Amino acid sequence: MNGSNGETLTLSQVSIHLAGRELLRVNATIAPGEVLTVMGPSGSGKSSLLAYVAGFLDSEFSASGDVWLGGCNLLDRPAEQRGIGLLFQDPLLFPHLSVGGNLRFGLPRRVKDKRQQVTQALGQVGLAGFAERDPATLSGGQQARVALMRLLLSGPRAVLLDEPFSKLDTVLRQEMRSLVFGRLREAGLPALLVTHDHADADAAGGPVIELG
Ligand SMILES: Nc1ncnc2c1ncn2[C@@H]1O[C@H](COP(=O)(O)OP(=O)(O)OP(=O)(O)O)[C@@H](O)[C@H]1O
Repeated sequence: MNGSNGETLTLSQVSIHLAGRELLRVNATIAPGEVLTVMGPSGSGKSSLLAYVAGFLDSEFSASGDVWLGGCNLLDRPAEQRGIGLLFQDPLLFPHLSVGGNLRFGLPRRVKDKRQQVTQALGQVGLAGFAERDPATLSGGQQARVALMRLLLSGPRAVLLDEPFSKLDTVLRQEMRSLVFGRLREAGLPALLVTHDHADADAAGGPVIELG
């Protein structure tokens, strides 16, 4: 994917209510390759905002406002048709699949040479030769890199990141920040990052919204 082909993610008057109270209101435009960081105290609604954009906000909440990606209003589509890639604090690799199987899982059906794509992706993050490994035998940092490549191979149109570095130690955290944000920029993907860590926001380099 090429950065110049990326799409803009727009949150227009997004408002989320819980138990009759407005949790948050957000207006934002995220350019291709840009990361918007959302910060705020626990309970201010950061994860709920991501759930609304991704399409799995719990029915306890009521929400309004539009979410545009390119020319489409994502709210018209079910979660699985929104083209949103997710990265959480846990890599959430499938334990019953090898590392290569996890990467192949992310590849769209139309991709013909899956083996080559997987080999190439692993090589790009220093994991050449890891395709047959059981994910449980990988370090936390290695698992995080597999999760990132699975996300990118799935060809998302936009990416949501929820505390993606919080379980990594300081050195790995810095490495993963530059890897993740560098890759998103290269791919021209707009991204929403939820974090408590100002260093994440600095590394992301984009605008910051403070909730609550
Ligand atoms: N499924 C749910 N049903 C009812 N209330 C919920 C549900 N999920 C979250 N909440 C409540 O909604 C509010 C916002 O939660 P949310 O997880 O979005 O906050 P957050 O800013 O991401 O918090 P944290 O930083 O602790 O992860 C909180 O008061 C939380 O208790």
